[in-house]
Amino acid sequence: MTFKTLDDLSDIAGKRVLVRVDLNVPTKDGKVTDATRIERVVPTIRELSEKGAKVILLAHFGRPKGEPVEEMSLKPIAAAVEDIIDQRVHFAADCIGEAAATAVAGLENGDILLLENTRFHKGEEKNDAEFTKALAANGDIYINDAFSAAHRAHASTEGLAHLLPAYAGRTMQAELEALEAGLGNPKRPVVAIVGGAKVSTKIDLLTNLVKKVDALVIGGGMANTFLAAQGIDVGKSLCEHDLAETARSILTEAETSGCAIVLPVDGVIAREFKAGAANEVVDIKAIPADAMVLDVGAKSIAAVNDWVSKAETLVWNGPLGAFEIAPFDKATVAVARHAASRTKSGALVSVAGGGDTVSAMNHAGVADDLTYVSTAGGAFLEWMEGKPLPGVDILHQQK
Ligand SMILES: Nc1ncnc2c1ncn2[C@@H]1O[C@H](COP(=O)(O)OP(=O)(O)O)[C@@H](O)[C@H]1O
Ligand SMILES: O=C(OP(=O)(O)O)[C@H](O)COP(=O)(O)O
Repeated sequence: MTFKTLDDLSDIAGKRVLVRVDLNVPTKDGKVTDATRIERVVPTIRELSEKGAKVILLAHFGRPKGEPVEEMSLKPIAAAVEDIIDQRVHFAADCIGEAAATAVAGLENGDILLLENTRFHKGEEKNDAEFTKALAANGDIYINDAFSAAHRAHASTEGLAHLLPAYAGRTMQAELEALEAGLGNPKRPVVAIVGGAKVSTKIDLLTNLVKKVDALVIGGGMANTFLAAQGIDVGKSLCEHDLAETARSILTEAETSGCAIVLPVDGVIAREFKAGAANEVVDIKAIPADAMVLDVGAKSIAAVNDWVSKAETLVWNGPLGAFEIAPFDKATVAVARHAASRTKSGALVSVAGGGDTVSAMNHAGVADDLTYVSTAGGAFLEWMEGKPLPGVDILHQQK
């Protein structure tokens, strides 16, 4: 199966092209802290603009649950895109209706417009027919360049491809090619590291992942959920207690599949979620009730790095700790550097992905030393499992 790309588009001058991009970038105090996702979609935007299309960007930001939330506006992101692409990026305060229509009507050939967060409408995540129609009203052609959101069957990632001629953007194309090249036929042992904070949306993926990999290292907020499921008191740590049953069934599946599970044996605890907070390393079974684990400890780092040393292939989504605030970046940085050095010596194929994971790899200074850094986290894990990605599948179905 294959899909159409920008190479299949001709004569697009004056055409209104709706481009789904992933601008769900890490930010702090309204400023973008890692622009990798923006940089990756620039080639598609620039190519379309240079060919005279009216480029209309669709994107989500955060999880606003179907209604406008000021802190999740894409407006500040429009300014960041403008800086990187070095061209004016217009902004419309809604992705459908009059605000969008007026902004689109005002575009000259080659102009770029970013529409407000698609998730400000309930119809986006429901892939609602009326909402999709309202989005489609502003376009002649649809391009999906958001591989990292392709695991979502939403109006802007899947629905639009039913209504408009649909194509893959340059980044979508490049991500799929790079993942296939790096992981299509992975050398064993394959080790996966999964950490981060999006526990509820990623935990289900682990059921299948343990059938595909030789070892699964669990860190970050994800680890706390597994530890709690085993009866360990994780104090005030980020933890989804209601997922204990799911966590236990994953551990059982791992045993059946012969996949080693690597959980932290020690943790760095603090009582405040801020840089420089007083902290200490404790045994994982001795977390005080009023403290939270913000990173894994030295013994756990050594255990993870042992697996990285044994691995021939490493896939990684989700940092091992709250890497944005020092010193809770220690484990993520130490493991990233070890993986990078093995990759540089030719002993390891390493692929890391996810909005915050890319930022963590940049923070560790290793983004150029890994085999591939994907913008995708959840989508990359689902691809790894062999699960169909709705946003990619629908592109394959285009005539
Ligand atoms: N122990 C922890 N406690 C709280 N937050 C954590 C912990 N470990 C990791 N995190 C947070 O997880 C976030 C990244 O998770 P996630 O969004 O799942 O990754 P990605 O965007 O790469 O897919 C980071 O902001 C990091 O601070
Ligand atoms: O940041 C994203 O995914 P990731 O955290 O798995 O890298 C994508 O923009 C998808 O966002 P979502 O997980 O809120 O659907």
